[in-house]
Amino acid sequence: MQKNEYKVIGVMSGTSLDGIDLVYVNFHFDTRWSFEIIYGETVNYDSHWVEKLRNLVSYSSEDLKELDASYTNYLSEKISHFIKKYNIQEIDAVCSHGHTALHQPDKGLTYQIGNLPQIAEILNETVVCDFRVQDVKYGGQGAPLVPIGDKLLFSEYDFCLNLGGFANLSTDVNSERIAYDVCPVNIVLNKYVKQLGFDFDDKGTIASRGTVNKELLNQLNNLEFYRAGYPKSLGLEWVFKNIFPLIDSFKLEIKDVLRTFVEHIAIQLASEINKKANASVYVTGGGVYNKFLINRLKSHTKNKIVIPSATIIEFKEALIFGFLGVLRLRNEVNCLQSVTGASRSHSSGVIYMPKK
Ligand SMILES: Nc1ncnc2c1ncn2[C@@H]1O[C@H](COP(=O)(O)OP(=O)(O)OP(=O)(O)O)[C@@H](O)[C@H]1O
Ligand SMILES: CC(=O)N[C@H]1[C@@H]2OC[C@@H](O2)[C@@H](O)[C@@H]1O[C@H](C)C(=O)O
Repeated sequence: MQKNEYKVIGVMSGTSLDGIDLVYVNFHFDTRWSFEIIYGETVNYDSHWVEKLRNLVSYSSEDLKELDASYTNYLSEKISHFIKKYNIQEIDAVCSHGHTALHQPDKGLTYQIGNLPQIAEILNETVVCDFRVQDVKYGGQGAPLVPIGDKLLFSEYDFCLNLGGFANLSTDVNSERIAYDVCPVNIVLNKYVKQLGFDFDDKGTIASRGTVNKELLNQLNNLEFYRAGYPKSLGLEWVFKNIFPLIDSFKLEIKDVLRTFVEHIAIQLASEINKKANASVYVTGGGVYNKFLINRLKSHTKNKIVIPSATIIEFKEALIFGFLGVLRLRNEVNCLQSVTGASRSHSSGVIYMPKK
């Protein structure tokens, strides 16, 4: 008999590099899954780690291995601190995504750092991690993985949309869950606003003062990725190749770059959610706080944009990685073939038990 209650710590480090999201969650299974987030916290990266993690694409494989070891230690310390700070006593498992260093699924490659076995030793807890590798081995994109959580934990919404470094979306088509990355979001906005000395464009204020450059907007909207069908996913490499050089070639003022890119995001998001009429769209991720972006999105759609509580906005991904870990402990499917394009649906993630 499987248990029906799990207390886990979910851990996620997203592409925007704003920090490590940690949640302590209680998952309960009755006729369907429910959850309660007990504690949630984001531990910001210091500038030293931001620099390192920002430049991972240019690392040699040896340097990456070294960094993986030190990042695993660093991550373990942060998780350990979270456990102590909240005096967390009951833990079935720590379920951790790590940080994506390389993601080229079409070459059979995806690599998340922070997932070395020492994490279980340092924490002295069961750790479930490395959720993407098996999917790529089965021919899948290894991403996005959150949609199984959307399906089982947030089934009342027609779409779940996350606005993080990239925008990703999930929905049911003929009662089968599909999901894909839509376009880059904060990974691009943050890079340009940094040139003005800010980490992000608070509420989208700077973008709102800019002007759309129609030619750039046109060229962005015409990128090949947007014509491809799902499954499809984006990585940093794609942005470095297709987005930054294109934007830079226009030599625009930063506020105009931001304004144009916000319009691009709104158009790409709307073109996806408008595929269903009278639909509800549950929006999470830090991009929700970009008021200007949300307003631009609303002006391109008649569908209902639902914004949840701050806890869910900020911790939904960490929550779902906790959930993926629970499903893995139960040996139940946590990677959907219909989402990633793998040869089968499967239960993914490595389980490390500490030598007690
Ligand atoms: N007040 C705000 N105004 C505008 N943008 C904001 C605000 N607060 C947060 N953001 C944006 O949200 C980002 C963080 O979002 P989030 O934590 O969802 O990203 P992530 O988890 O790194 O990404 P991913 O989902 O791609 O892994 C910030 O880097 C910033 O760009
Ligand atoms: C390879 C990788 O880390 N991909 C991330 C990234 O950030 C957003 C988007 O690109 C998504 O595909 C994925 O993360 C989410 C959490 C996912 O797997 O569902």
